[in-house]
Amino acid sequence: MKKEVRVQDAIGMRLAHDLTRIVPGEFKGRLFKKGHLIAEEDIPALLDIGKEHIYILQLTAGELHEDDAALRMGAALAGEQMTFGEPHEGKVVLKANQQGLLKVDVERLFAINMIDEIAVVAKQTDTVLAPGDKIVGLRAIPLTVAEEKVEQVERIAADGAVFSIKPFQRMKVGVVTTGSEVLNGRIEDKFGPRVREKLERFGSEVIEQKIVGDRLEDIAQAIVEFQQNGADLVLCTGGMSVDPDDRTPGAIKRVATEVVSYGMPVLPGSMMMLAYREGMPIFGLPGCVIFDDFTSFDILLPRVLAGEKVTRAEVARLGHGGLL
Ligand SMILES: Nc1nc2c(c(=O)[nH]1)N[C@H]1C(S)=C(S)[C@@H](COP(=O)(O)OP(=O)(O)OC[C@H]3O[C@@H](n4cnc5c(N)ncnc54)[C@H](O)[C@@H]3O)O[C@H]1N2
Ligand code: MOO
Repeated sequence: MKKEVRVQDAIGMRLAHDLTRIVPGEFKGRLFKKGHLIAEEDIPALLDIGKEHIYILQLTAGELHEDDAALRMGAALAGEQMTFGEPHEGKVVLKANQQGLLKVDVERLFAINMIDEIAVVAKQTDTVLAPGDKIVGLRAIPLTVAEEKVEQVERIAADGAVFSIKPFQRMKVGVVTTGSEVLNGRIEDKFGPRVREKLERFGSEVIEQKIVGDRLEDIAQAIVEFQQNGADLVLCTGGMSVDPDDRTPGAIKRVATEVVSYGMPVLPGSMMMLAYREGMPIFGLPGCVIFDDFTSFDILLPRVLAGEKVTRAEVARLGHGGLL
């Protein structure tokens, strides 16, 4: 049960929920905490944020305060690798306590948000998470909510993780660098440092970089040798487009047991190739990877490093939102 009381008559009463102050460009947050004992000197501050009345709250059976609803949903939805703190303004935030790839069960998240008055707001599935990153913000919309709605969320969460974090594997990576201009020293290689830096962020390392020029046989042989020498992943750089000297796609095709896709509906990075040779992923990286900070490679590399097998249909779906 909620009763409205004029703030002037509320001295000595306790606030039923956090109260928010917003000053554009300066501050947005909690001005008073739930349970605050209202004193005479609080009245001007309450009037300044537009509160002429406050609620005095008496919960009935089967009804939950927004803070308790948020805490229960947080407890139900937080995976082992996540933490959450006390509610602020009725909202609980789940954070990652380790690095990894966020996996969201999108259909079950949808089912939760189809429950009226419940809002569970997550990062996109396959987002790369660092320790401390926010994953989910959640709340009940009204000040009080039927406990049954929170129980529905708990039932969905009990069926299996809605949110989880996959750790990255530490892979040994072979780099095959094509291009006559790199082999004969006309230009300095820029791909090696670029991919090393990207891999180190995930805890993987380049075991060797072979500079092979533009002959298809040399590129193909370098890939096979890397696999024989224990590489978990091979990256071929350059030579991915349409010129007569661009032999990388042909070389990868020759040694691959499965070509997932040559070309991706992502810009930049549309000329990228992903293939597998007996389970070992092989990327063909187009020239844009040394130029653009974020390409199709940055979308698919984390998935491969998390040990996921990427399918052709998943690649095709990247077209929606793929214009980066
Ligand atoms: N007519 C078309 N032109 C282009 C197409 C196309 O479909 N039709 N695709 C474009 C796209 S998209 C991209 S991306 C690039 C892909 O280029 P490549 O992967 O074939 O790259 P290269 O031709 O080998 O080199 C391009 C450029 O980058 C320099 N390079 C290459 N490797 C290195 C290295 N290891 N270190 C430093 N610099 C490197 C190379 O010297 C060239 O200057 O093609 C578009 N064009
Ligand atoms: O492979 Mo290219 O520039 O689409 O970026």
